Amino acid sequence: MASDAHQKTPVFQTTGLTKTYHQGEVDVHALRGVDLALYPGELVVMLGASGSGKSTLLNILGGLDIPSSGQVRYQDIELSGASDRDLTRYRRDYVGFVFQFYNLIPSLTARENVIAVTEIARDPMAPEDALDMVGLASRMDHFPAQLSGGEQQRVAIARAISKRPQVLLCDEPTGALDSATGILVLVALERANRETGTTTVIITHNASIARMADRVITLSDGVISGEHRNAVRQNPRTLSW
Ligand SMILES: Nc1ncnc2c1ncn2[C@@H]1O[C@H](COP(=O)(O)OP(=O)(O)OP(=O)(O)O)[C@@H](O)[C@H]1O
Repeated sequence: MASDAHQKTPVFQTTGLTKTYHQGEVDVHALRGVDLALYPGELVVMLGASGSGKSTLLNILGGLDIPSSGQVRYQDIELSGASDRDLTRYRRDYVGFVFQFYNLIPSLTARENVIAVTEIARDPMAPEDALDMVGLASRMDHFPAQLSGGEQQRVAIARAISKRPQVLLCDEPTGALDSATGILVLVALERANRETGTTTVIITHNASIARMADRVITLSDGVISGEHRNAVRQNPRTLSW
């Protein structure tokens, strides 16, 4: 992406973000003050140990959860304190999600799983174009049970990008996959980011994946403990782990 990324206005800006879960007598401080800016079109990999707060942060950025305190702004929409209705509209209009498990509808083909999203989106791609972008042009009429795990994940990516989301949030998208299959999923995500300009965040435990990012953010114990920018994005096809 352009080296002037930091001159641009952030897509997301969080300030002093905290999230505390109350479990009986115990308070779990999942986020303890996160200040983060994400810029248009960048591909960010988020690393951190289990329990460091990655999913909590992603869920707040995606409007699936709200912070306990602090601000989170998407463009000019204030997400902290938004109503459930506003968050639902925000997710529908702007956000694509990819999770570790693909959540495809088993009784629908790959194409029909994508159509389930495109028929309610405002400005969708053709479902076939979304599936082509993830390398599944020849598998459109297969049912999930007829596809490998990696192929199912690529259908989930096609479904997420088919509504042309401004933001693509991916929580351990290769977590259930072996290395060779995971790489095809990362290739699909990188291509979607590059060709559609969707601001992309990928959570992973796998530090090798960080080399495909514009920027790498590390969370530890609910705060950002590290951040660096890669001089070049490594092609995910050449990653190994
Ligand atoms: N709904 C919840 N209720 C109570 N505690 C929660 C809840 N969600 C997360 N937590 C706790 O908040 C902390 C951060 O969790 P989070 O899932 O954000 O971490 P993570 O970095 O994504 O971990 P992992 O890599 O294992 O998915 C953990 O201690 C977790 O147990």
